[in-house]
Amino acid sequence: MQHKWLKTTEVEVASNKLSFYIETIEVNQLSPLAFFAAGEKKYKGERFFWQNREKTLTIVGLGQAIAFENRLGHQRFDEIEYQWKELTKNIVMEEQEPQPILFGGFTFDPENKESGEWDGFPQSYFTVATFQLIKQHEKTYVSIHLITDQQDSSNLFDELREERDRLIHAAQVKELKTYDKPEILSVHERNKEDYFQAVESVTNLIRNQEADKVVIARSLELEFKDSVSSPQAIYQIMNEQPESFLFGLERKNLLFFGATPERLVKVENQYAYSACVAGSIRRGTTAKEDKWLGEQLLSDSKNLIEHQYVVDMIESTFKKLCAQYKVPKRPKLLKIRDIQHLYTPVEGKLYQDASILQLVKHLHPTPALGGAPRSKALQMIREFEKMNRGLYAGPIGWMDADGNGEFVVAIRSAALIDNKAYLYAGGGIVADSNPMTEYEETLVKFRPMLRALGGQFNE
Ligand SMILES: C=C(O[C@H]1C=CC=C(C(=O)O)[C@@H]1O)C(=O)O
Ligand SMILES: [Mg+2]
Repeated sequence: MQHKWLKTTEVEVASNKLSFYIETIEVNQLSPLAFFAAGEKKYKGERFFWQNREKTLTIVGLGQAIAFENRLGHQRFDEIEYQWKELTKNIVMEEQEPQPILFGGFTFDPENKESGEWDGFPQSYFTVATFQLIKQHEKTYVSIHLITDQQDSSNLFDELREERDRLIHAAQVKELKTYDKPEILSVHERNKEDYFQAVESVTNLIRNQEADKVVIARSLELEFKDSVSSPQAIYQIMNEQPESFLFGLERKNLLFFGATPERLVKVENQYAYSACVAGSIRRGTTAKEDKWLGEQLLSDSKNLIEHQYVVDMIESTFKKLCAQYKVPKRPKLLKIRDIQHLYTPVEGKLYQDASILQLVKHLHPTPALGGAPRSKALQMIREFEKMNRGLYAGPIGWMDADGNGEFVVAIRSAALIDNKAYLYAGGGIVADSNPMTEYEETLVKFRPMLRALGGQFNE
């Protein structure tokens, strides 16, 4: 039996009167990736994929009921929040009913003007899907969202119902489909010399007390024999990076995807959870070596300093926005497949009017991605990093109409365009940094995405 909810809500967006129709059904076991893949022909360029680290929540979107894009610099967070509130303010949901989700991301730095693979990409890009799948606590729901100014849209809605059934059927047929790894023709380290130069210049400026910490990143360009499809790319990270948050966001012919260990902020019923993740060392090849490396990291002053700037900044943000908050005194280790990090979780109870996007606005970029002090670090990144990060190191995630949601920091990520992929990785530069060690740290950070896309470094 299919459990069903159906509702219509009148809304007003930018002084247009619209109706927001929602129909949700519960479906038996359905693979979220197969549902994503079922949209390959019709919705390519308008899909998203999300899975939290605990694997208790997966969200897939196909098609766009509405899209919010803007290029408003620092105002971009408030604008998205305003548009989302306007769209959802009249919606009343039942307790068990899955909510419409706003999914998307903010680019790392709206002031970056370098051209490349991110040309034409807006500074904020969010959508509500026409077909939304939510898998939570072993139950799967598929919703149709239609937002329209047409008075009589019953025909249109009937067509969407047929389309939903077609998508579900196609996903059931493809349930167990597997995908090969792509075949790589070439791996090119872009602007390698510029990267070494940037690390050196920034280290000197930090030693001259022009800043405390600056994160410098670089990128790899991969060329494949054939075009790589989005389901193929997401399939590989799902198989290989189970301990991370997984995300994929399409816009036109670009898929931005990745497997990040780093939560920026999660909000659940007025409680906020963030994480300081900075300071890195590789995994050992034996349990003994791995433990030894972890202990080295926990007592290494360069990495502890790198980490502490992040803790101080996240703590000061929680102090502003929370009635109470907790920060452990010492970092722990966060171990993922290729790398271990210093990790300090932070949590707090938000003041009534503090929303998830306000937290994102204040937290981004933390010194794990930008540096300290923030504006000095951003200036240096603009001056020395010869690339455009696009969504890399930016906040990506979802929110619902109640203000609950989760944003991660989009690292360990890549932009995929047809038969090319651009992988990104960086690291925190402090006074004690050494260019070769930082370079090697980026090699470790590239490894998960490189492996997922069929490549490896010969080390
Ligand atoms: C900037 C990245 O990682 C950040 C997150 C964890 C550890 C980091 C580090 O040790 O440098 C970075 O701050 C990246 O993976 O591209
Ligand atoms: Mg580091």
